[in-house]
Formats: sequence, C-alpha cells, structure tokens
Amino acid sequence: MSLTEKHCTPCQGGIDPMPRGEAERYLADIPGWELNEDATRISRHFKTKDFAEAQAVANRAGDVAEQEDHHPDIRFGYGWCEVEIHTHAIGGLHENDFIYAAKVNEAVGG
Ligand SMILES: C[C@H](O)[C@H](O)[C@H]1CNC2=NC(N)=NC(=O)C2=N1
Repeated sequence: MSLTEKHCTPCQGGIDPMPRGEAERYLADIPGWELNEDATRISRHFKTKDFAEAQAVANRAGDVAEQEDHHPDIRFGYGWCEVEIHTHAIGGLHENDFIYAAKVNEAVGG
C-alpha cells in the first residue's frame, strides 16, 4: 500500500524512533523532503512565487495535519514555506511522519 493510501495512527510513545536506515528508505517515496542531521525529523522547503502562495502552502499542509491528527511545525515568508515534522511522542521519526509528508506532496504538488 502506498503512503498516500495509509492514515496516521495514534502514537502514544513507548516505542523507539525509526532508525536512520529505515528513514532513508522511506525518504525515496517523498520527493523534496530531507532528513535532518540526527535523523529525528524530516522537512521540506517550498519555494513560492510570493507571500500569498506561501500562505496557501502553509494552509494546505495545516489542513493535512488536521485531517490526519499529526502536526508539523510550519514557517513561511515571502516566497517560501518550510514544513518540518517528527513524532513528539517518541522524539523522532515514525511511519506517520512519512504518511504526512506524502499527503502534503499530494496536496501541494511540486
Ligand atoms: C492522540 C494524538 O494522535 C496525539 O496527540 C498526536 C497529535 N499530533 C501529533 N503530532 C505530532 N507531530 N506528533 C505527535 O506525537 C502527535 N501526537
């Protein structure tokens, strides 16, 4: 099943964050996203034509978060929007983060 067909599942913690090797394999399915240095987060930087488009990206990424009950940090400004996610409950990455990222790619495009 592809990531966009799955849904984020409630994560209460008590499990280990995903190891780097597994995160790197998931990354191949979410073009544009990168892994941070200690493999605890993934993020995507969107370039946009102006502020309004950056705000629209932030809104779409926010809508996906509410639909999936899985919430990123979002920053945006004139010409850019940055979406970063990890699973708070485990202090690192879970499949949910990659499901969220795939759905953002689907919603935003590019
Ligand atoms: C019960 C519900 O799934 C949790 O409170 C969710 C809400 N959104 C969340 N978002 C993120 N990014 N990490 C979490 O651990 C998290 N927990």
